[in-house]
Amino acid sequence: MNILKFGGTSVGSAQSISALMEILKKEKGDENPIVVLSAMGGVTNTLLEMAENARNASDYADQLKQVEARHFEVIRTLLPAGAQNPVLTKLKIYFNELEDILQSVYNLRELSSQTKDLILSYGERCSTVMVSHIACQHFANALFVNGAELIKTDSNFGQAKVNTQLTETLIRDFYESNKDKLLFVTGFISSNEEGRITTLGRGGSDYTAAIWGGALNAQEIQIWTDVDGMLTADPRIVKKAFSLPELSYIEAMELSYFGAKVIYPPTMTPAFLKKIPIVIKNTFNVDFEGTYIKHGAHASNLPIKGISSIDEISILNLSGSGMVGKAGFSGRLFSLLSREQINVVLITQSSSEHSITFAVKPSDALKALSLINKEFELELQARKLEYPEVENGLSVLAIVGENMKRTPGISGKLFNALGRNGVNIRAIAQGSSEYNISVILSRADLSKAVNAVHDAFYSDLKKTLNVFCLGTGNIGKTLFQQLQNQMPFLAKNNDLQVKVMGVSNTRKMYLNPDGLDLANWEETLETQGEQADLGEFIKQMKNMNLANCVFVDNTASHNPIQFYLDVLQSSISVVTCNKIGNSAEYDQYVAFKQAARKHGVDFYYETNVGAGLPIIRTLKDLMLSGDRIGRIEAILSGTISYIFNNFKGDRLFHEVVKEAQDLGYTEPDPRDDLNGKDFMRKMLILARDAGYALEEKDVAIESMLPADCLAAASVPDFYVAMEKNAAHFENLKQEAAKGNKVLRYIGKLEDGKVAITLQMVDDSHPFYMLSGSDNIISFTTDRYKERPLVVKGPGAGAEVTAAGVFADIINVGKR
Ligand SMILES: NC(=O)c1ccc[n+]([C@@H]2O[C@H](COP(=O)([O-])OP(=O)(O)OC[C@H]3O[C@@H](n4cnc5c(N)ncnc54)[C@H](O)[C@@H]3O)[C@@H](O)[C@H]2O)c1
Ligand SMILES: N[C@@H](CCO)C(=O)O
Ligand code: NA
Repeated sequence: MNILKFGGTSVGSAQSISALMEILKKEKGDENPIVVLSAMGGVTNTLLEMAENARNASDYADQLKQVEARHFEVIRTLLPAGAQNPVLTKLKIYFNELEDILQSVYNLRELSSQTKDLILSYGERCSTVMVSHIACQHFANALFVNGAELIKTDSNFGQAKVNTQLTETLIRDFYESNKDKLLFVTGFISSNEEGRITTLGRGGSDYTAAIWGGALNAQEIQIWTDVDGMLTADPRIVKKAFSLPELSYIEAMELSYFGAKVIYPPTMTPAFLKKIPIVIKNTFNVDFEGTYIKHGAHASNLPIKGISSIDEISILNLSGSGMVGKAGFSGRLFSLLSREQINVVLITQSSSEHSITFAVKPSDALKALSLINKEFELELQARKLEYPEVENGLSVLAIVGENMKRTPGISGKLFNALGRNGVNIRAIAQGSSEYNISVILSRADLSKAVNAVHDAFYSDLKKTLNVFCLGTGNIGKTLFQQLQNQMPFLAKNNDLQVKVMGVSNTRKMYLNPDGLDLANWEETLETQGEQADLGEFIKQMKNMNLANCVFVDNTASHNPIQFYLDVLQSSISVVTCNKIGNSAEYDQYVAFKQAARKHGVDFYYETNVGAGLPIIRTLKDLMLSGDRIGRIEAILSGTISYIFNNFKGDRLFHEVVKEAQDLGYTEPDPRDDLNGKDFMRKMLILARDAGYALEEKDVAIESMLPADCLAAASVPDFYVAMEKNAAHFENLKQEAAKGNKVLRYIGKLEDGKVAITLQMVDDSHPFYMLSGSDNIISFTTDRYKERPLVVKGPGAGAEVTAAGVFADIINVGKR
């Protein structure tokens, strides 16, 4: 025989009660199950408020009317007119009684815990009477049972202690004579020796189910709720949290102790003692198999079973020389707190015995403080103890699992995930059971921390990269296209989810904690975006406080650069194709790298040189493996390459430039390519990566433009100037052709000196054979001495550049 307990949401509406009936039809085998019910969702709270309102001489009549109306509406919806009257009458009697009680509270301005229990009992009584009557439509043998009469307790109202022996006898006797019935039992309520109503405290209906299960040796106890069982983390915090198929009792206890409100642990004791499995099921998703809590639960291959948290916690720290070697000191402290009913959530003690830190609910913190000040007055005055202080605004995060005991590296993984995401740990405690490790951290970091830890432990399951993008031009647009196309593949083959959480251009910005749908990002940005404000964008990005964040700069602007440091210091990785940052002052370039290292995040800029070609990466690998760069020779302007390769026949120079611009090879401002500035930036970045502390002025640039082209004040002027100077370019071309040579704009780094020159090279030169927008770079190093290491290929264009940015983003995800 099974016990089926339905929580508040499962009896909360006509719809859920219909679902409940269907579940009963399915679950009802040869033996009748026993159904335990909670009050309709929200009713217990309303009853409590009404009681307090009555005591404070405030109005409660409206609330009473609403509670009544909710019940009546369900009855009118689910019962045919002819069957409504008997149950409406019964409920009306309950509500009249309740009104009388509230009126007395109102008159006396007094609310005892005994009266409070009586008032609360109407929640379960009303719901159970109602549901049992509705059940009569489906089952001939439905019977309402006032569970209060069978569960006997002491007179500790509000949290009564069960007289197990007597209760079990009563339940067994009752069941013996009612086996043939389908019993609908009120949860939560009980009665004392005099027959007065008591309640079982928090999670009381689960407790009722467990008590009945224990008394009758049930096969299993099913807890029907509105979520898919126990999850790896709070799904409101971690979108990727998933249901656990099995847990041991202890794991369920630990998980529920912090957070997971699916069941309340003490309620499980009767089931635990008799080894009765508990299954958590979802009334609103009957296909969900359920989470099984049982003895000998499969130690699955999950290193931890879940992450739980307490949102708000305060800590107190007691320290001082007076504690060293003083046996019984912590005994004195904690018996004091327990005597005063202050629940200590967590304790850590330093190995030197110099200090004890403990966590309590914020509402208990000041009381604890004053108790300590009183109890240890002498020690405090003698300065043997420091005056303790309360620290607020903190949360607890705990990882839970029985496998932890056997698996090395669990705590390392936990701390690494937190550290990498810039989460500062205030205190650590490991349960002596080794079933949980808890850390105290700033409340502002909790959501990020839980996500980071979830990703770290279930990384083989799926990892999310949260991406914030600046720039929706040539490169930005193409990147979004590529991301959208590739997402299913990444999810399937790499368990990686890339989510664009924010985007901005110069006009508009849009951030969304649920992520941006890339299928229509342009429309979303246009219609829902707010006016762009870079500082605000960064601020909102930081405030989202997400784990695994990447800030992507796809602009050609100076403005984002000033935020890189701040972003890196906020433990957010930076990926940039914008060369301005790395090619400005050397000190700034160094600062970016140091900040990334210090905060355990990445700073990637592969596309700064040669677009998607693996140039930065190659140089880095050479340096890391101890090679020494002797010389770098390179063609690194895709635009100029394209121009020289296509400036043929009777084509005019400026026309070819325009073509390169239309093909997306040039900088937003093509003058930056033609005047050598873009090339200079790349050479400077390479030189710096090769270990030289150079500045812009150290790069000698031979210009290929006549003076009035260089002086052009705008892009249109620039085109006019190039057209006017057609003869100059034609001469260059002719001269090269005469010697069977081609024009090449070549950069060279040697002995710490950088120069970019215009050359005419013949077919003996390794750079002779280039086509399209090709870049080529040759590294001559200690190891690549006789023949250099060469990287060659298209070095400009939206597709290859966006692909390079994409690869950098994915590389952030890999770590
Ligand atoms: N085209 C290539 O082959 C290539 C190769 C490597 C690197 N890059 C680099 O890619 C970058 C982008 O080039 P593009 O051709 O896409 O430029 P683009 O002009 O087409 O787009 C630039 C985008 O940046 C936005 N923007 C500018 N300032 C901004 C700010 N302060 N805040 C937010 N958004 C801002 C603009 O609104 C625009 O959407 C440049 O830095 C360029 O050097 C380009
Ligand atoms: N404008 C650049 C883009 C690649 O960085 C070029 O032509 O090389
Ligand atoms: Na590159």
